[in-house]
Amino acid sequence: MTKTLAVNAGSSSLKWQLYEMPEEKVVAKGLIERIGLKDSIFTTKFDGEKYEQILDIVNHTQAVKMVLEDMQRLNIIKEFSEITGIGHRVVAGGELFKESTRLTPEVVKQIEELSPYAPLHNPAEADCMHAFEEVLPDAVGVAVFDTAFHTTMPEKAYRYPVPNKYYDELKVRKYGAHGTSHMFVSQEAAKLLGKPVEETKIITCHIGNGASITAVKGGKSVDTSMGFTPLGGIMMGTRSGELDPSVLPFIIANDPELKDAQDAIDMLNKKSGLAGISEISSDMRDIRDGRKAGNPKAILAFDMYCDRIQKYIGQYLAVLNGADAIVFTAGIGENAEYMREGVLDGLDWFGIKLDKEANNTYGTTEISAADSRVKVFVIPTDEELVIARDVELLK
Ligand SMILES: Nc1ncnc2c1ncn2[C@@H]1O[C@H](COP(=O)(O)OP(=O)(O)O)[C@@H](O)[C@H]1O
Ligand SMILES: CC(=O)OP(=O)(O)O
Ligand SMILES: [Mg+2]
Repeated sequence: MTKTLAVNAGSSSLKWQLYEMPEEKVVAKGLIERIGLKDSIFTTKFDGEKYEQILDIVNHTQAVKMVLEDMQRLNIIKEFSEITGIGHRVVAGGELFKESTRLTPEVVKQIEELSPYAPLHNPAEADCMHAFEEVLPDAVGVAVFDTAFHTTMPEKAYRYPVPNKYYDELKVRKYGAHGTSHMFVSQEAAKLLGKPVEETKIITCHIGNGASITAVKGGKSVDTSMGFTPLGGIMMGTRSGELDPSVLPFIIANDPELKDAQDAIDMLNKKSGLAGISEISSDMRDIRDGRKAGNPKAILAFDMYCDRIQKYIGQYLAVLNGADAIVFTAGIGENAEYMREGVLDGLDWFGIKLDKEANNTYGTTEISAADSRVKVFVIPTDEELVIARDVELLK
């Protein structure tokens, strides 16, 4: 039996799922969190059991080696040759990659060269490709790009109003991210609406540690909140989202801890968002506890977070001239019902009404009231399945 592995490397995490294809049967899956920090959490699920270890994992290369060792140790596979295809999530494909692509040394090099477009993601993803190539040289590697789904955006949406030379010579524009997720949940939402996706207008909210919102018209992305890199758009766990660019030279000039633009961008990527405002954590569960305890910084962080999501939904209701549905997905979107309530409260003028009881359940659910003009769904995302399907197509 041959198997396909889907690898989703984030800045500090690695998620994987091993499938039997084309049956789409999940054989095993795992998650490694806090890569590069102390006490990384290494979890594997196989055969109804969950295995968890806490140890220090310094980088993605080590994480990949440990995943492969674990697969043999737990008898998930007998020989590495059973894995015949490996799909890698890649955040930035720039204007170079408009669809999933088979890996060659040249393609991997191009993905590394695209690192300025996703500095927290592309380097880690390329490290994973090298690590798998070393142990499984015969498996077909495929890159599946977050940006691919957004290549349908019209030019008026993806261009920045700056002199043309920056686009013409440097390709400075909006690329977006989380495309496989926005595509997957918009297609699932169309099924729930009982309409062909070509006839739908859907706003998809992927709210995880990184977060983005997309306006999907007829199954195609027409605008999205993330920008040139995944720092753009809404407030996130550790990222600021958009702000007036004049803030940058001002804080560099006045904060002795920031010596240059790179330092300032690192601060906006890693020390801002929920973490920066709450001064507690980037994790929504800690913000929830802080709010309950009456911590004013946690309350402000939460209110700002919901405010930014709400404003993008407002923008995209305008871009789409109304919507059939709004979808919440990813770690926070799927699990934090209080966030969904915070966002949807006050949108009743648009005909958006929440069913508070339905909002308290998990899994795929319609959470809007029966008389809501716009339906609201929670739909668990499955980026790994989209990746495995693309490997199957290109193998
Ligand atoms: N039960 C939960 N309640 C609230 N938030 C949660 C829950 N589980 C996970 N999260 C949030 O989801 C985030 C991770 O989401 P995920 O989509 O996996 O992000 P990423 O792919 O960026 O790592 C965590 O940082 C945490 O804030
Ligand atoms: C692009 C991005 O932010 O990805 P993630 O949410 O997986 O960190
Ligand atoms: Mg993610």
